[in-house]
Parts: sequence; structure tokens; C-alpha cells
Amino acid sequence: MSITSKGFSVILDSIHEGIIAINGDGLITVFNRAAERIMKLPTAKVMGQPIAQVIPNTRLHLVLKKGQPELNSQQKIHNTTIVTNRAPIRDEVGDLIGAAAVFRDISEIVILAEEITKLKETQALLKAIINSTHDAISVVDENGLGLMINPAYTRLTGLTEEAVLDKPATVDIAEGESMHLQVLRTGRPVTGVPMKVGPSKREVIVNCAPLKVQNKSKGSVGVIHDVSEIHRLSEELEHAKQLIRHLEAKYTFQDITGKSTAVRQAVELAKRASATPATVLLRGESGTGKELFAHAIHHSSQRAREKFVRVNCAAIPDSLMESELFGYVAGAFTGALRGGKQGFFQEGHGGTLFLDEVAEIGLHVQAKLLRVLQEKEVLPVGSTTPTPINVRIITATNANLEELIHAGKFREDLYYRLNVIPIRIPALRRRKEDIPYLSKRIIEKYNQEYGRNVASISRQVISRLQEHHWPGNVRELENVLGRAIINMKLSDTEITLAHLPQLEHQSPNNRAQASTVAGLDSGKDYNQLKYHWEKELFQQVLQQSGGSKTQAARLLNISVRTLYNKLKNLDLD
Ligand SMILES: Nc1ncnc2c1ncn2[C@@H]1O[C@H](COP(=O)(O)OP(=O)(O)OP(=O)(O)O)[C@@H](O)[C@H]1O
Repeated sequence: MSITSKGFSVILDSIHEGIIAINGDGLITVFNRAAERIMKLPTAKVMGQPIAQVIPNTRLHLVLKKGQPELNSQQKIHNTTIVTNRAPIRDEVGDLIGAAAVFRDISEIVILAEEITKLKETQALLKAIINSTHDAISVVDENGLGLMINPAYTRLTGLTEEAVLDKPATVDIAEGESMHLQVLRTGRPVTGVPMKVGPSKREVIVNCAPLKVQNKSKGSVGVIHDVSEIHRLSEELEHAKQLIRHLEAKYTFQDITGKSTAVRQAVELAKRASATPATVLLRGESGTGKELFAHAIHHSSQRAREKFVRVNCAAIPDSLMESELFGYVAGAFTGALRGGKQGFFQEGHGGTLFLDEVAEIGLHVQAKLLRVLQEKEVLPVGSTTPTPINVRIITATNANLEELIHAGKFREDLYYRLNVIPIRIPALRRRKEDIPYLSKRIIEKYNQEYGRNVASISRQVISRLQEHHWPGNVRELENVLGRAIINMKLSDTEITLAHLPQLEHQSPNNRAQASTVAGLDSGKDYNQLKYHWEKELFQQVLQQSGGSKTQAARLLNISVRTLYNKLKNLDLD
């Protein structure tokens, strides 16, 4: 059965490509639907017309002329990009009888190709960004198979693209669950998960987030932070802290100024004590330099390179004393830190523990302290396992321990344990000959600290200083000279009587009463007046005691601990 010419044109019209044919005279004999659409010419109008007139820049008649085909030529017609194959038509004996062109609209393909080029550029840009970050990044697809990693990831885990791409997300995990898989399962991000990755089990912190494109899960992105760096930094910090602690024991015997026999004897004894591991009890009024001696003993002992831990027993509330000294284990009491806490004894292990104001320790903790000194081991609160402790104990007090023992406030057995080498540090009023040397040293210290240039101190000032009673001892002398320097002009180089602050004793009670009466007019209520009155009272007493808290407590006939609490409440600490 042969195809009719109508059937033939139906077939041609159903073809997606445009088809144009001409006869030997160059007249159009075939022009199908697709050609009509692409050329924007109606078939009825072009059939039988000369091709050169209908499509002026056609090359079909050239193909007819040359008898040669032209393949894959690309051109633009009416904003449409087409690709055309042209071929001559010959009869059975090979004579040229026409030519035909088959062409295809490739505009979409061109747009697609442009988009692909742009996508490739964006992809290259993204890759460059991801590759340039220092954080390791890994991406998996929605099936949990490796899609992308960056060089930082390889550096951190030691795993290359070969080992990861198209492999299950679990491939890099040394310890822990795959966060990629969790994110794919739950659709929710995870942050700050510690785990170990790669063959070298690097410790890392992982953040993962779902990768969604038009609300569809396309995988998961993970950012992996190296914590070994954080560990290294905290180790460095710990080391620096230790150094600071070590530096805290910064005074040596050379810093103890004084030519008086009393001071020279105390220094001699302290030097001998430092050569032994024996417990030292430093006794003396507040501000005489007990802490200075403790530093110096530690510094010239065999433990000089170890820690020096100072504990002000008066500043620690009775209820916390035991846990502060001996530490506690996890869950020992409400409010305890989750991981437990080291006590001062553990902190000072290998070094020296200086218990200042030791008389302030309550009887209950005194018993425990005695046990620690006897057994050389501590039992943290809440623990049943004692920890061996090797620490050198230096204690200090300005209290009359013998009286406290008599009053049942201090354990006699503990007293004997602490009093192995007692060193008495003389009050300043008993060694006034040291005042010129001390003053010189104190001025040098202030010159350094405040960038001043004070060169001397007048004879009259020295005499005036030697007349004073010095209830606050060397600390008070430091305060007085400090205030004198503040009173000096920058151009003054000698401290004279004009610079010296008042050294007379003042009665805090009289002054306080006067200010209370004055405060009555201020419209303040009772509690406000009481706060101000108390604050002024404590400020005056501290000034009078030369900054010595123990001396201030004695002047007010209250315990040192009560004084510390008051100072805290009155914002004076
Ligand atoms: N002999 C001294 N030479 C130089 N400075 C001294 C001397 N004695 C004390 N000081 C200085 O006086 C100040 C008070 O000394 P320190 O704190 O050692 O006294 P303390 O007896 O421990 O006082 P408190 O009992 O109040 O704790 C410190 O700044 C210290 O450096």
C-alpha cells in the first residue's frame, strides 16, 4: 500500500523538526507545521514560491547548486536558535531534483546550556568558599551518602574524598552516633555534640543541620570543630594559672625590711624553718608582715617551684570551711558543683598551704584539720575514700591562742600540731628604728607602682612617724605614706610634714554620733540612716586600724568574721 500525498503531509506535520524541500527550480514543495511555527510563515503562502524570495538568507538553494550537503549549521531566526541539516535530493539515476532542510529549535537547549554554565560557576564558587574555611565541613545526601567534604575535613579526620564520598555517613566516626543520620531521621539540627572522628580518634564538637531545597530534604551539612585546640589552650591557661600562683609567693627574705634585733631574729628563725618541712606558726599583730614571712619561707624552701596557696580563714563562712579546705565529691550537698570540687589542701598538694587567721576555724573543722595533719590524707565532704596529701602547712594568727584554748574555742592538740616552729613577728611600735628603712622601701614600691619620683622623706616626718603608736603596723605605715604621696605635687620630691595625713587617734563613736544627727535632716528612713552610719563607722575604724581588719574587729570588739560579713553588706569589701 502506498502513502497518499495527504497522508504524507500528515506525517510531515507530526514531526517536531521543521522540514523544507525545494524542487530543481528552487520552488518550495514541502513546508511542514514545525517549519511554519519556527519561520513564522503560513504554509499556504509559501508553497510553490521561490525559496530565495521567501527566506532571503537561505542556503538551501546553494546546496541545490553545489549538490553537497551541509550539516549542523546553527543560526538565529526570529529570536529562535536553530540547527539545520541540508542535503540535495537526487532521483534514482543520481540527477539533482531538489534539496531539503531539516531544522530543530534548540533555544531551550541553549538556555539550558547557559544555565548549566552558570550553575557550574556557582558550584565552583561555593566549593572555593567551603574549601577556604578552617572549619571542617561534610555534606551527605538524603540517603546518608557522602556528597562533599573540604580540605579542612581531610586535615582534621585524615580521611580523603575517596574514603568518604558516596560512602555511608558513619564512615568517619570513631566513637559516637552519626549526627548526619540523626538529622536525616529527625529533620532537626543538632549542635555541640562531642565525638571522636577518623582513624586517629580526634576529639571534635559537631554541629549538623538539615539541607533543604524547596522544603525537600536533600541531605545534611555538618561543621566539625577541633577541640584538641581548645584542650591545648585550656592546658596553657592552667599552666599560666599555676605560674601566677607560683608568682603569688613573690616575696623572699630580701623583701623583709628591718635592722632591729627583733626582726633579724624572726628572719633567722624563719630561714631555718624554711630548710625543714616542719609546720610553722606565725604570730604577730595584724599588718606586721606574717604573710610576707609565709611567702619568704615557701620561696626559700624545697617547694619553691610548687604552689603557694593562701587561705584567709576569716573570710570563709563556717558552713563552707570544711568543703573549701578538703573539697567535696559530686552530689555531696545541695548546690554542690556537678563534678565535685577540689579543696585548698588538694590544690596545694606538693606545695605550701598558708592558713591565715587560723584561729577563725570552728571547732568542728579544727577536729578534721587535726586529722589531716596527723594522717596526711584528706577526706572530701561526701567521700569515703581518703586522698593522700603532701603539703607544707604554715599558719598565722594574731589571736591569743592560749586564751582561746582556755576558753574552749581552740583545740589544744591542734595547737601543738601547728605550733611546731612558732615565729613571733614584732609590732612596729616595738621596732621604731626600722621606720626609716621601711619608709624608704615603701616609697620605692610606690614610685614603681604609680610612676612617681619621690626621692626622700624629711627628718621631721621620720620623727613624727616614730612618735606614732602604729596599731595597724607596717600596713598602716604603707597607707600613711601612700596618702602622703597622693598629697604631693608631681614636682615635689621630698615628703614633708605638709604632705603627711593626720595620725591622731579619732574616736569613731563621737564621729559616728555626729553624722547620725546630721543625717536626721536628710529625709532618709531608719534603715538608710543605719546603713550610712554603719558604713561611715566601719570606714573610720578601718582608717584608724591602718586597713587591718583584725585590728578593726578588735577596736569594735566583734569577731573578724562578723567584720568581714559587715564589710560585705556595706559594700566595703
Ligand atoms: N618587714 C617588712 N618589710 C617590708 N614590708 C613589710 C614588712 N612587714 C610588712 N610589710 C608589708 O606590710 C603589709 C602587710 O603585711 P602582711 O599582709 O604580711 O601582714 P599580716 O601580718 O599578714 O597582716 P594580717 O594579719 O592583717 O593578715 C604588706 O604590704 C607587706 O608587704
